[in-house]
Amino acid sequence: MVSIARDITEHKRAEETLRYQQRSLEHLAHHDALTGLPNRLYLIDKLNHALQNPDKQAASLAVLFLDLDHFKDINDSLGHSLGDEVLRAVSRRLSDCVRKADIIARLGGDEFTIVLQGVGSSVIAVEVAQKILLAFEQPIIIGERALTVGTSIGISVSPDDGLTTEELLRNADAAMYRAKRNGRNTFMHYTPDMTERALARLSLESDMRRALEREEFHVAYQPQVDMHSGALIGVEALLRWDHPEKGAISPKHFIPIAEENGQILALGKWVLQKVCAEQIRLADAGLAGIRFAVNVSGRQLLHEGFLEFIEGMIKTGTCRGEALELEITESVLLSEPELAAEAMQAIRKLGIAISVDDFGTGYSSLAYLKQYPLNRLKIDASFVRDIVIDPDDRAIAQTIIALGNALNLEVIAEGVETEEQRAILVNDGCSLGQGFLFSRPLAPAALLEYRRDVVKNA
Ligand SMILES: Nc1nc2c(ncn2[C@@H]2O[C@H](COP(=O)(O)O[C@H]3[C@@H](O)[C@H](n4cnc5c(=O)[nH]c(N)nc54)O[C@@H]3COP(=O)(O)O)[C@@H](O)[C@H]2O)c(=O)[nH]1
Repeated sequence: MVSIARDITEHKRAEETLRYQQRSLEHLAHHDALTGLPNRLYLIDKLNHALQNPDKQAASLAVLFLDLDHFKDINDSLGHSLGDEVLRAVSRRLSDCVRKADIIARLGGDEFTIVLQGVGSSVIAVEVAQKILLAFEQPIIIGERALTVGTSIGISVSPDDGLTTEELLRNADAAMYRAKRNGRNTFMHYTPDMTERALARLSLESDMRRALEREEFHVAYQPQVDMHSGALIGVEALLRWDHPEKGAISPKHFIPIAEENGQILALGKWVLQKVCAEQIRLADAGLAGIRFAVNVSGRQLLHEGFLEFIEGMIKTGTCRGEALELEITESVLLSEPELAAEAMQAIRKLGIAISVDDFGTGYSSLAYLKQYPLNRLKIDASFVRDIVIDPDDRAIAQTIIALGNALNLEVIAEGVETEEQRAILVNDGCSLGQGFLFSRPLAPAALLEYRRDVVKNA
């Protein structure tokens, strides 16, 4: 009797253990291990189920697709364990913004999706999106760091924006991309033209991946001159993509996409290698003593392998640091001031000069700029365009020139197109310029010719 009772008890216990293990496995299969939130599988199950509900009110729902802004920069610059902490904090913050009945899922990486059940109007979805953006204004505190993380949100609502799980997720994703395009840290509601754009973007992304291997990129060099004498003092290296079917694609179009999806790291390395190699070749051909300025995106600058990469090139003699200048945009200084300052100090130690591109478009103060080891400020072309007719633009350019003088920095004006603009800039104390008045960006051979002409006409 005792032995039978013991057998039954053990059997029950084994069954319970099995049930517990099964439940754990099921939980694991449907949840994200890092945040504990439901995962993609769970979300799709629930969405399918809700959309099949014959009750129209229950089947109406809103999908919010979120992608954190610049999260890769946090991972790249501060490490993955801190990135994990941020993701956990974000998931807690999102949970505070919705009702218990709503679903928050982590789809992977820095992508989250929220499903608002029984919500067939975009009004409530917009309210939730606004609430989330407001909640994200508060910095996330991790140890001694206070990190402000933004998010871009795309919204789709059933039945108007899709009747199936796939349609709703795809359309909310397309709207999220539009939100990124519109400056990030904002939300957008899906509209049908977004699908077309999302497809075009996908095709461009995959073409870009192949373009490096297929050698479809090259670099053009735009002269920078002394506006008094016309002497060539440097060049800005500008990336060019000759697409085999679509023709020339502007960097204005593909660089922001490469920055978003991370391809800028491979592209940026290629540009640096190419420019350094061409700089050495051109110097041997008689174009010595000028600086080659290369645009560096924030993501590149803050990437952990960036400095080692340049250092490696200098050590192997494939790059002359003293002939190189890195152009970074003012927005990098404003978004990651401390990390940017650290990276810039290390760059200057390699003998490389640093300029601030598009200067005047951010909000740099004198005190702010003093912290950075800069060589040059570039007056943004938007102030030069109307400098002849707009006193405000002229006053801004004059302020930048005065700022440069106060901080002992060179100042160069971008986008100089006319003689009148040149005369005003020179009169106001800016002696360096770049723009179509002097030359369009040139192929290396044409640059050699340009220099020969300048010397001949001097
Ligand atoms: N991270 C990287 N960014 C890059 C790289 N190569 C280019 N870029 C960035 O793409 C943006 C567009 O560049 P582009 O179409 O080449 O335009 C440059 C010039 O052609 C143009 N320019 C120059 N002079 C004039 C002018 O007189 N008028 C006029 N309308 N346009 C002119 O300006 C662009 C140079 O801008 P900037 O860099 O701000 O000095 C641009 O933001 C590039 O930075 C790359 O390799 N990496």
